[in-house]
Amino acid sequence: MRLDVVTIFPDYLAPLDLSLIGKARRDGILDVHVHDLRTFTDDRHRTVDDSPLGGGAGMVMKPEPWARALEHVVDAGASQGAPVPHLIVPGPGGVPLTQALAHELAQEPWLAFACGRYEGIDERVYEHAGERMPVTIVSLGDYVLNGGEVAVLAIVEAVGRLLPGVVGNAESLVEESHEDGLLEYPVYTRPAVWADGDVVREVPPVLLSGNHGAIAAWRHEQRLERTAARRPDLLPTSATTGALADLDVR
Ligand SMILES: N#Cc1c(N)n[nH]c1-c1ccc2c(Cl)cn(Cc3cccnc3)c2c1
Repeated sequence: MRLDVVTIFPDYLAPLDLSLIGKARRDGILDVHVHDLRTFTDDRHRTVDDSPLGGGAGMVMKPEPWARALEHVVDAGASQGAPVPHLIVPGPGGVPLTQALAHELAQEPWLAFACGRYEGIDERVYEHAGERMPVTIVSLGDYVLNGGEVAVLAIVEAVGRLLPGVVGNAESLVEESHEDGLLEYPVYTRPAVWADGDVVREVPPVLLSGNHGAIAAWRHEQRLERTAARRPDLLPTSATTGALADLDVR
């Protein structure tokens, strides 16, 4: 998968050189190109913003640098097995990033990301890009960031980890929160008995039993309990009247 990111803060994307995503790049699974929007300005001050027409606070990102940047991205990546990328634009008014959307995006050969700043990008950029490539505005959630870079890091991680070969053990992707509608079960490791000062904390005995059926059942019940307690909105209504109804869920 090729990823192109356009931003006025290229260094914000440095974390894409680290950990599993960084290894995926070195392994050739991900081909990431970060572009500085200011490269595509045409004035000595490398201007990317201006005051909002119609008045209002803050600044708006000018359309011309974005049009030039996106044209460069399309020209640079034309050999990707797709003539154009799917352009993802983080925005507070976008569709929510969900695990289902991450799976959809993981099927694409080429994604491009437009990281806006200030009060946003001139709306005509979305129209101009939409005439040339699929465009989706995506939001991380109902809170406000200062720009799109943090969202792109999250989207790239959520999508990249789904690509074959990125996460060492693909089984670890299965019973994760949001993968199948339930939150994940609690995990433990050695020591089985942790003497924390004068407090002794033990691992649930079932995990030491060697009874894999009992362990699986316990873990599933933990997932149901946690989901009911923290994210009841994720549960189908039938589940809340069935097995969960008897659970003492605080
Ligand atoms: N994704 C996402 C996301 C999220 N979940 N919250 N905020 C954002 C986000 C993404 C992109 C931009 C751009 Cl471009 C400018 N801003 C600042 C801003 C703040 C309030 C209203 N208008 C613009 C962005 C905020």
